[in-house]
Amino acid sequence: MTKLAVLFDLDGTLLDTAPDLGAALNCVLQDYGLRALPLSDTRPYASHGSTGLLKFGFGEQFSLASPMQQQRWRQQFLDYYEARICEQTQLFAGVSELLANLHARHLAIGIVTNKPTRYTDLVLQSFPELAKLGSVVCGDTLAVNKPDPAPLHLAAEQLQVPSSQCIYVGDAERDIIAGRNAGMETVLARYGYIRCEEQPENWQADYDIHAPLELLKILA
Ligand SMILES: O=C(O)COP(=O)(O)O
Repeated sequence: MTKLAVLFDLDGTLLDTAPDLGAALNCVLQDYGLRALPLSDTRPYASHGSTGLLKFGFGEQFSLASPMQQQRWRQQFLDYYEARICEQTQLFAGVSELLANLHARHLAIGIVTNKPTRYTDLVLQSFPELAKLGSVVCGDTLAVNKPDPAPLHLAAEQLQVPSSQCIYVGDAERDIIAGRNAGMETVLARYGYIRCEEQPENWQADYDIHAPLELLKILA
């Protein structure tokens, strides 16, 4: 497949952010006298942002809470996350080699994440491998975010590549929906944060990879 640009989701695709996100959730839960959850339980929710994690952590209590209380929990979660944002976060194995290979082929590379700019910037500062990318579109860059295709179109525009010449790699259903709606080929990162009750085989991604370096076979 000949492509000019590769766009990536961030959490669960390039970066394993789940341990720091899970730790922040546990700090909030413990503030309210609840038990900390094992990382293996919180990990599958790590691509779903603060609300997804809090809904999982607080269970029914979250939907029953007032919007003001939900917002308070969200802010507490974000404050804890920011305080220790890259303590345990790592690139998935093979991501450095993958990016070096894509750079060597002169492919344009971008990130399209739903993570807000403030936290994306902080995370990216810790990973020089992610510093040289041509476009970073965050959850609050536009008024809409994934699964809307607009952030993907913006990244393509910034890279000066037609959307149809981009491939989008992500680990969540909304990534695949956004990519398909943007007219891009899509790659599902099966190694990311997918809950066991989800049915990724129904998401209609064009390709599946079980490790980042498998992308090279698709681009070959
Ligand atoms: O923080 C989020 O909302 C999820 O971020 P992602 O789009 O990079 O998976």
